Amino acid sequence: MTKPTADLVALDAARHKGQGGERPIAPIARPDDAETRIAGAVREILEALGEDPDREGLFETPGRVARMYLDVLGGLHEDPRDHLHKQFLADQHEGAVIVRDIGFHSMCEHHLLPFFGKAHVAYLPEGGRLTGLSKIARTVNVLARRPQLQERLTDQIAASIIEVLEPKAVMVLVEAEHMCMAMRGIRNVGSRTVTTVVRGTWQRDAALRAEIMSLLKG
Ligand SMILES: Nc1nc2c(ncn2[C@@H]2O[C@H](COP(=O)(O)OP(=O)(O)OP(=O)(O)O)[C@@H](O)[C@H]2O)c(=O)[nH]1
Ligand SMILES: [Zn+2]
Repeated sequence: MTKPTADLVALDAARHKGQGGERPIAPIARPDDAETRIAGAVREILEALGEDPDREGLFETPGRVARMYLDVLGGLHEDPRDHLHKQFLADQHEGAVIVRDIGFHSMCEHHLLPFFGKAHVAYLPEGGRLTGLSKIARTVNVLARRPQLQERLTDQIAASIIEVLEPKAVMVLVEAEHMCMAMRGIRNVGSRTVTTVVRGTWQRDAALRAEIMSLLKG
C-alpha cells in the first residue's frame, strides 16, 4: 500500500525539531528510583522555603507529591499511538469523523503548573480506515500527561493520528486555561488560549477547512 501521508509525517517531524526543543512522541524510560528521587526533591523544596517537612501535616507530603507527579506526568512513559492501532473498516463512510469536547489536564513545561481544557479532533478516513472513538481521547490523554506546550500538544495529537491511521486529513483544535497565567506572573484569570493544526487535503480546500473548523468549534 502506498503511503499518501508520508510527506505529512516528514513535515511533522521537521516541525517538532524547531518547536520548544525536541520532545518526540515516543515514550521515554522511567528510572526505577523515580518516586524516591522526586520525594527527596520535594522535601528539599519544603526545607528551602523554611518549612519543617517532618511536621505532622507535611510528613507524608513528599511521597504524595512524588506519586502525583508520576501520575500526572505518566504519559511520558506511554506511547499515545498504541491506542490508535485498534482499527475498523467502514468503506461506506466517506465523511469526516469529529470527536469534540475531549477534556484534558496537562502541565506547562515552563512552570510545571497545570493547563487544562478541551481538545476537538477531526479526521477524514482513508479507505474507510477508522479507530475507536475512545482511542482518540486516550491518545489526547497520554500526550497531555507530559510536560507540554499547548502548541506541541496540538501538533502531536495530529501527528499521532497521521502516523497510525494515515487519514486524508486531520484538524485539531485545543482550548485551554493556563494556571501559570492565572496563579502567578500576570495573574490573568479566565483567559483561554486556542491552538489549531490542519493537515492533509483540508489544508488545500479553504471552504471545507472553514466548514470543519466551525464543526470543531461547535
Ligand atoms: N507558547 C506557549 N507559551 C506558554 C505555554 N505555557 C506557558 N507559556 C508561556 O511561557 C512563557 C515563559 O516566559 P519566561 O519569560 O521565560 O518566564 P516568566 O518570567 O515566568 O514569564 P511570565 O509568565 O510572563 O511571568 C510565559 O509567557 C508563559 O505564558 C504554552 O503552552 N505555549
Ligand atoms: Zn507556564
